[in-house]
Amino acid sequence: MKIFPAELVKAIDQYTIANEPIASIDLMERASMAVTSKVMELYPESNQEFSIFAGSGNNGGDGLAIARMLSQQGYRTQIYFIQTTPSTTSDTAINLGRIVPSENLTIETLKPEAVIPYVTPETVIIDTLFGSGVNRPLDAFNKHMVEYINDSGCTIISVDLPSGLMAEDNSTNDPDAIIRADYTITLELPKLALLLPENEQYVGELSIVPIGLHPKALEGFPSNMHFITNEMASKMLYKRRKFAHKGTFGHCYLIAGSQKMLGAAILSSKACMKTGAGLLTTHIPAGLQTALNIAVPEVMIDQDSNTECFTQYSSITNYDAIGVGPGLGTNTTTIATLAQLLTDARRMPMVIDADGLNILAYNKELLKTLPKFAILTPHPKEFERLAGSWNNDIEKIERLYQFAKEHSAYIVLKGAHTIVASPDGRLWFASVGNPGMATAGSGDVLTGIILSLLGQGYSPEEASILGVHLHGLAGDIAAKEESQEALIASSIVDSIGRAFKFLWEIRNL
Ligand SMILES: NC(=O)C1=CN([C@@H]2O[C@H](COP(=O)(O)OP(=O)(O)OC[C@H]3O[C@@H](n4cnc5c(N)ncnc54)[C@H](O)[C@@H]3O)[C@@H](O)[C@H]2O)[C@@H](O)CC1
Ligand SMILES: [K+]
Repeated sequence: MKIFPAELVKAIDQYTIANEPIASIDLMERASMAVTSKVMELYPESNQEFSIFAGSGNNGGDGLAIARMLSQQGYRTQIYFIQTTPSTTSDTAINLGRIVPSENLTIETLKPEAVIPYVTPETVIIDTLFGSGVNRPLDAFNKHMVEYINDSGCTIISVDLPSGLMAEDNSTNDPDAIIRADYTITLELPKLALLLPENEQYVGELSIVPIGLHPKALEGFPSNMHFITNEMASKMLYKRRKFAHKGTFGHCYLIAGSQKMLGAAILSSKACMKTGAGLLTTHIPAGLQTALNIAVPEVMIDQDSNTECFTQYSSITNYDAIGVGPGLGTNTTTIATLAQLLTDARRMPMVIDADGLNILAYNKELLKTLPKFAILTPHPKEFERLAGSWNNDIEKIERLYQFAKEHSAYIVLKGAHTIVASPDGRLWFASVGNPGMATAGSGDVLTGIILSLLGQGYSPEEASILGVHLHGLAGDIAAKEESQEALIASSIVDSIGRAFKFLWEIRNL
């Protein structure tokens, strides 16, 4: 699924109207129906009361239609229609005309000088003041309205975007003039701002509802940003051939763990095997082989001559892919050995994580020797050490584009909505995953998954995207079963199988 800027979303709406064809008021009705269904899913009890704050743009038009629909479903609904600009859009005017006040549905028009009425905290507020049409910070009256809603103590559901949030860059926005929603229900397409960590406080829980925009426009309009969906990930899966043998699925080489951090090697190894690698050899310091073998009997072991850390490796010619970094430490000899490995493995698929990245960050000349299309999997702090700091998430994305291009590498920037950046300037945002996955060892599991895919012949692009998606799906499955709190890295590994099954079911639909 592509992520489009607000102007293109508007153009896609227009294309749909012209080519489906459908009257714009009917598209608004369809969008409002989709949002209403989602609201009813969140609040199935019809004794829930709603207050809808509607602006005079088309987002407000959605709000008026949603109010009508909720009241028809038996919910008591109060509309506050805000008239700050003299021009109400034509579809919003039509929806205003469709409001027939009743016991369940009341409407009050608020003008700039109006006193904002009191809303009890039990009421759920549906925020349709502004949608994608905002291109500057809200004016004083609307800011006042936003502050009132934010301070109301009510649960807030924003439609399309939290009002006041601009669809892309908010670096010049006024943080107090943006709704802080508990839920954002966005129409058909995720907007960039909804996926950025700095806007988490405004967006709350994000859901995307299809409104039937024209498939030709969705396919044909260009964008270099994508949202990774189940369908997209499932299409990437390679079928395992009947006459395959373990050699068919690659021989992976994982260099991980040190005396103090063997767990990282164990978690990465397990994840690598669970993701389908044919063979895995894990390189660890001398003396740790029994512990690793008990934890992961499937793995073959390559021991270092040193008992503390990574100081040498055997020939790499037999391997199909290399993963390096989890729990490695940053010992001086380890740095020199990694430098040698980068030169030796010039043409090999490689994923680098954790201390591997720290070594690169503190020895930047090594970045010049990265194998082409190496995958780097930093969390934001590690990426900052590698690429420098940023002032906001839009700048961070710029940094990602530049860094991936400059080093011909795929960057997997971990976080909520992990971002994969390709060297040719494309980005993919993760759609799955949960805060329970912010736990020790979670990144080691991702490295193992990506290594496994590389070893099986997936391209670096496929391995990054599919790896991120499998990891997030497995985390979501684990969180559903055990809660986000109880989720540990091993729970993610244990759920990789179900993540695969889920994707295969979608593929075979
Ligand atoms: N046919 C369509 O285009 C559809 C649009 N839909 C809805 O329409 C929305 C977009 O509608 P609009 O383009 O009318 O935009 P908005 O509803 O966001 O409203 C924009 C209005 O606010 C004014 N405005 C912008 N920034 C302001 C500021 N800082 N302070 C005060 N006023 C400001 C603008 O001049 C404009 O009058 C979407 O978010 C979505 O909810 C849906 O109904 C689906 C179909
Ligand atoms: K809104």
